[in-house]
Formats: sequence, structure tokens, C-alpha cells
Amino acid sequence: MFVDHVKIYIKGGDGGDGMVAFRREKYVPNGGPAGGDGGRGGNVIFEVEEGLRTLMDFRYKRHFKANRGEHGMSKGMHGRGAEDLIVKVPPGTVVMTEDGTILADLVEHGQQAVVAKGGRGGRGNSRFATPQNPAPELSEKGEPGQELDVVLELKVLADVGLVGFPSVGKSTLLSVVSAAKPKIAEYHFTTIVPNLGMVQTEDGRSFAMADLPGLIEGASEGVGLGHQFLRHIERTRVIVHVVDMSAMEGRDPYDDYITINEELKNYNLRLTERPQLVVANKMDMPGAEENLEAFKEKIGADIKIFPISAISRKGLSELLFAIADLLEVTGEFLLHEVQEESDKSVMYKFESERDGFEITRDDDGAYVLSGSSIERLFKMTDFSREDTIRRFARQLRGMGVDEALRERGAKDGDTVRLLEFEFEFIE
Ligand SMILES: Nc1nc2c(ncn2[C@@H]2O[C@H](COP(=O)(O)OP(=O)(O)OP(=O)(O)O)[C@@H](O)[C@H]2O)c(=O)[nH]1
Repeated sequence: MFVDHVKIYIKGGDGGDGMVAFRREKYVPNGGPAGGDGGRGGNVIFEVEEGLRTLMDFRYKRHFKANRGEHGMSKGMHGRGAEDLIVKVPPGTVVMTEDGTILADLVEHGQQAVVAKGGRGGRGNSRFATPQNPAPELSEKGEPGQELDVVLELKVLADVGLVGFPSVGKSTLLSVVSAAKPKIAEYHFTTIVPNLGMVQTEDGRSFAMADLPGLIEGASEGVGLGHQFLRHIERTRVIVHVVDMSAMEGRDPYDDYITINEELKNYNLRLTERPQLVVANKMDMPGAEENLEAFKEKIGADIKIFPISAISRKGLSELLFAIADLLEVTGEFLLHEVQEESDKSVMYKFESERDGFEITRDDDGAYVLSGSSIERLFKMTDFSREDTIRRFARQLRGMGVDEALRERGAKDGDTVRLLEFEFEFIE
């Protein structure tokens, strides 16, 4: 099995900031608080799109950020939440963290997983009014959206398998039509390694094509390495049969064609039902035209042949269009087999970690606070206002930060750092 593999960065939208505002006139606090809440940031959601076959698009676009929520407004108006960002992925995509934890295993058309949550909106000052403080100059900034690097992995059945005698030009063809070479994994045989390429047609369709090294006569009886190769052909949806029209070294294209088809049939009768396209390669060689005519006569008029020259890149777009068309009408019979094999249950989990905090020391003796909850709190605090700063201090105390600092030996006047912020410790 082949694995297409790509690393991307995703970020949920930040929440909109809450607003500090007062009824009636500005700067007259006794009018009562009227600042609205910020809207929620958009989530980044992965969704299965059955028309997609590869992760090719992610090679060009690797950053996905959802929009932030609108800020809260005066007169108690809340900011609007941002729309979710939907990222389409092909069926069979596994979303993982960099250390391999599975966040989502996306199989069926339309299946969705929220992988980076948007932040909630910050609360406006109307939410902080109390009898003691009826006109607070206090609001929250929006919660930052979750951000993370994720690895997308797609177990690819090659959509297309190239067959043909050795040296007919299979690897040349693959190399001129394919853009990206995915990593090949979980391959059980070290002696032969199939080449896999991602192909994109001019009209934007894409598929995975495998070149399976030379099929030799007798392969179906286990001669040479053919057997291993035939197992892979079984897992492709369409077979592209490459025939060498130069007829060098006394070879006859029609005999070659018959021999290969016999081998496929002997290995597994089902392979004869697999849709097959016939490609006449090396049409740039002297004599190729005549050989093609003779070939056409023997093979019969109802089999369509695509004459190409892989080396001089002739006839390739017609061929790729025809392959893409054929794939569209060919069923997904193989995907099911593969899913059974990889019997992982289809679940996703992504818990935002609400951890504690950590205290370390910098070289200059300053105490450094870190941890996602505390950093989140910091980012939601508007440090231009007294009330919010006081609230931040209260929250830290509530989390046990003061006590922990004291235990670590912090004294009056010591420096405490949190992200880019520095403050003085007061006992
Ligand atoms: N003239 C001409 N030569 C070609 C063309 N395509 C491939 N060749 C040559 O044919 C030879 C064999 O090509 P490969 O692509 O290695 O053939 P293959 O089918 O992958 O061979 P195996 O790996 O042995 O199965 C190379 O020397 C290529 O340069 C073509 O369109 N025209």
C-alpha cells in the first residue's frame, strides 16, 4: 500500500474582543455598562469529499486559518461569529499530530471533524457589572483559536496501474506525467519497489498512478518477482497497458500485448474485468506508424488505442483525460477491502488540554510562567485597563500561581515573565 503524506498548519479563528462601553454619553460611567461580547472565531473543519483522490492540493497550500469573530460593539451589540473553514480531503485521509496521535480518520463522503476550534468571544463590560462595581471598565479579549501542525496521511490504492513488458517505457511515462512523488510505505517486498506518482490533468482532476516493474512471462506461476507485482495490480482501479511500438529486437507488439493479458488472466480472472486502456508508446521511432497499423488490425477495431511518445511528450493530455474519464465511471470496489484491512475504528478525538502551569527560571533569575491555560488567559486580557489587569491578577491567584511562586522562593520585587509580559512579584 502507498501512503501520501503532507504536513500542514491550521488555526481556528480568534474570538472577537469584548467591548467596554457605557450607555448614554461616552466617558460618563454612571450611564451603566453597554459593551457587547465578541463573536466566536471559526473552527477549522476537515470534510470528506469523495471526488478527491489525492492530497495533491496540500502541496501548494499548507496554511489554513479560519477567520476571527467580530468584536463586540457599543449599545450592547455582540460581534458576529465567524464562519467555519471547511477543508476538503479525500476519503481515507487520516489526520494526525506530528507525534502520530490520530485526531480523525475520515472515510465517508461528508464526514466531518473539527480539528482546530475557534476561540470564544471575549465578554463585554456589561457582563462584569456587579452591585459593588456597577460600571466596570472591564472586558475580555477574544480567546485565541487553537493552532497546530497536523499531518495528513492518505492510504492510496494506485488508481491506475501501468503494465507492460520491461523497457516499454512505463517509468518514463510515469515520470513525465506525474508531479509529486509520495512516500512509499508499508511495502513488504524489498526486491521490487513500485513507483507511485500523483497525476493532475489539465482540467484539474487528479489520480495516483503506479508503475510496477517489469512483468515477465511466467509471473503468474511465480517465476521471478512477478507475483509480488501482480498483487499490486489487483489493487488498482484501472489498468493502463503500455505496448512498445518500435518493435525493436524482433519483438512483436501484438504478441507482447497477448502475453501480458494472459499473465494477468492466469493470475486472477478478475483482472480481465478490470477496465484497461491500451497505450502505443515510442511513436517517435522509425517504423512505429506501420507497426501501429498492423497492431490495430490484429487487436480489432473496438479497442481504443492511445498513440503516444513518452519521451517527446506527445499524446499525453488525451491519454490523461481518457484515464480520468474512465476512473470516474469505475467503481470504488477496492476501497472497501482496504478499509477492512486497516481495521482501525473511525473515531476522532481532540481535547483541548486544560493543563496547569509551569514555573521555570531564566538566566537572569526571573521566574517564567508557562502553560496553555495561563497563556490563554494572558492573551484574553486587555492590559491597557486597570480593571482588567486587576482581574488578571485575581485569576492568577485563583489558579494558585502566587502560592506556587512563593514556594519556589519568589520575593517582593522579583521579576515574573509570561510570554512577552513582565511584572513584579508582590507578596
Ligand atoms: N524513443 C523512445 N524511447 C522511449 C520512450 N519511452 C521510453 N523510452 C525508452 O525506453 C527505455 C525503457 O524505458 P523505461 O521507462 O525504463 O521502461 P519501463 O517499462 O519502465 O521498463 P522496466 O522498468 O524494465 O519495466 C528507456 O531507454 C527510455 O528512454 C519513447 O516514447 N520513445
